[in-house]
Amino acid sequence: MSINVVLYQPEIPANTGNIARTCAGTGVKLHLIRPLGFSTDDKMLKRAGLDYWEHVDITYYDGLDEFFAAHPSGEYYLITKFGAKPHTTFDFSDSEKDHFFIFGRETKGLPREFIDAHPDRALRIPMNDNIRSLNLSNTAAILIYEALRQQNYPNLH
Ligand SMILES: C[S@@+](CC[C@H](N)C(=O)[O-])C[C@H]1O[C@@H](n2cnc3c(N)ncnc32)[C@H](O)[C@@H]1O
Repeated sequence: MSINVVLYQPEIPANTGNIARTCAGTGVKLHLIRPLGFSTDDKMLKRAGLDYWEHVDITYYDGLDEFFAAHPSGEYYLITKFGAKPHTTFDFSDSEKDHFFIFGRETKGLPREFIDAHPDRALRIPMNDNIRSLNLSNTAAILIYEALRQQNYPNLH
């Protein structure tokens, strides 16, 4: 039914703005879990998302508990470099399901206990050891387009 990006306590407005722009251009829903490291009036956020905010389906939550209470069913994926399996080994092709990709904070990632509680749902985007991690907005774009590719780019041309 939908592809969803969930940002856990995002800190850098330009990253969230970039992700919002990709969501606007693909019909993917965006969920932001507070606290946010910026004001939603932040000019870096607006600049990165530019004129596209009106096209973004965006929902705010006060914590992970509130998010899961609002979405009691769905396919959840924890996007983390600590995931045991690459993102491409997961099947996102069923467009009748709600797929939720949950990304961590720019500085600290997802809470370790959250990852440890769902190891089978944790997925990694392959990279080498030259960097500590990929940029958050790049990882969101990678997951969004992998899911869209598996669903044959619904409503896109
Ligand atoms: C800048 S990274 C956070 C780095 C943090 N020090 C950590 O240990 O996770 C921000 C987010 O981008 C995503 N990310 C970055 N690199 C990733 C990778 N190779 N595989 C999966 N997710 C990644 C994760 O969602 C991560 O929480």
